[in-house]
Amino acid sequence: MPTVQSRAVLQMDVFAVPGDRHKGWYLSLMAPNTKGPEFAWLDPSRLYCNSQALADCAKDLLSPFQSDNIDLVAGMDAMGFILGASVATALGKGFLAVRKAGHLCVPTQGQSYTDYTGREKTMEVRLDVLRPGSRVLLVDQWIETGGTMKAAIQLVEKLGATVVGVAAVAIENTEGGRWIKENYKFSHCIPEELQSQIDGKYLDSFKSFNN
Ligand SMILES: O=P(O)(O)OC[C@H]1O[C@H](OP(=O)(O)OP(=O)(O)O)[C@H](O)[C@@H]1O
Ligand SMILES: Nc1ncnc2[nH]cnc12
Repeated sequence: MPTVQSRAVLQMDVFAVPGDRHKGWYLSLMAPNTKGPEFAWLDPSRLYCNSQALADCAKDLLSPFQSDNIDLVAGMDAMGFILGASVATALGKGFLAVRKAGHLCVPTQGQSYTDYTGREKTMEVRLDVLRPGSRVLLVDQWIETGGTMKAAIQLVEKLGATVVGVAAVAIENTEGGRWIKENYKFSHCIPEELQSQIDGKYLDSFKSFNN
């Protein structure tokens, strides 16, 4: 087993910024799942600790939407709040929190859904922000089965607002992920050559965490 010191040398320094910042360079800052299959399999939250990585990630997610009219960015509870708020700030727009049920203390619209855990959950959004004609960009950390994002889309549309597009660090090639890509404008941070690693839930860059 490597010592703590040698592991630190092998892993990409969480604060390092390479000279060549090609699309998705920051994905190698992501950490692998070491807790077993009942936890999210890949962890983008480590890349948010690097300010350049977070800024580039938000910029990459916004790039296909440059000429779109967007009123508001909405992000999903919980990790979608971090990325969604960063995207909203980069765009100069406000941020709407789409919350897991039971947290909002104001009138809400709810939508039940099933996610990658197989459990039924409910997502809620406050009623006093979106209105017919509002143009919303939906942001989440990750799309696996697509259940969470589809629920958010349904919430926005039930309130008469328009989903301009959907953005996430990764969109897996599941049935739900493909449904989103076929029906909505979307963006993600995964270069084409890494998509199969994402679908296989293992990035080659994780090897530097294991040695
Ligand atoms: O496509 P799906 O199968 O619906 O999965 C995607 C969702 O799962 C994760 O959230 P999770 O509910 O685990 O909570 P977290 O954001 O607090 O990590 C992720 O951030 C998405 O919101
Ligand atoms: N495979 C995955 N990796 C990271 N976050 C996730 N959220 C849902 N599925 C995930």
